Amino acid sequence: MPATVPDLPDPADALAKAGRRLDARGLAPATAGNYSARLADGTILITRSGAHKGRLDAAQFMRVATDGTAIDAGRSSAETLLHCLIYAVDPAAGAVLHTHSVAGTVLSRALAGRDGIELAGYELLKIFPGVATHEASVTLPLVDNSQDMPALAALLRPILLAQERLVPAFYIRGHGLYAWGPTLDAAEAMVEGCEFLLACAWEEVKLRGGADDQSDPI
Ligand SMILES: CSCCC(=O)C(=O)COP(=O)(O)O
Ligand SMILES: [Zn+2]
Repeated sequence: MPATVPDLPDPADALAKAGRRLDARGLAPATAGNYSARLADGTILITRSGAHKGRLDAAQFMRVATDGTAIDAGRSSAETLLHCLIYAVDPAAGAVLHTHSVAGTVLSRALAGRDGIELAGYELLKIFPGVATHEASVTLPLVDNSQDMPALAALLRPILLAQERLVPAFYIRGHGLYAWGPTLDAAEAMVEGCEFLLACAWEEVKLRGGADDQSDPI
């Protein structure tokens, strides 16, 4: 059995339960999404590729090293290197969740050519570290999708490191959200909050008649 993180007596079980909750919220269609936790020995417990994230059990997790190399037999998530990147750039990250929502996917495609999703004026902005008021603006980094994970990770690394205060979430256009936190509960709260904000932003874009007309933050 893998080593355990202090807040997760059984990390696979806790991640599987989170998967069921995310699936119930429509954030894990088909086999979309992947989840991981940093274990006490520094290795990463992550979902295997192709598993349905609403029906996970312990057999659908495996350990990888910090560079994504498999420790256990089998094929880890196709997006393992993005999890490795997050743990590398944020030493406080304890769990990473990746979701696919309709609103986020469509919004990110509507924002063609933009490198961020700016969210402003929402009470829920207070989910982000250091934000204490709705009178704030937080930009989620937004990058184009790619099937080349080393290239995608290399693209994201300097973007994440350049942030004055690290925003624990980013978006891959037409693909999905990555969000993380020091604990699994915190990561789940971040993913829920971001998906809520993305859904609000998409509704506002629709009300205004389309992203191309927007000069204001969404
Ligand atoms: C059918 S979803 C397409 C792949 C994807 O984006 C995803 O999140 C799941 O990939 P994994 O290899 O982690 O199952
Ligand atoms: Zn994905």
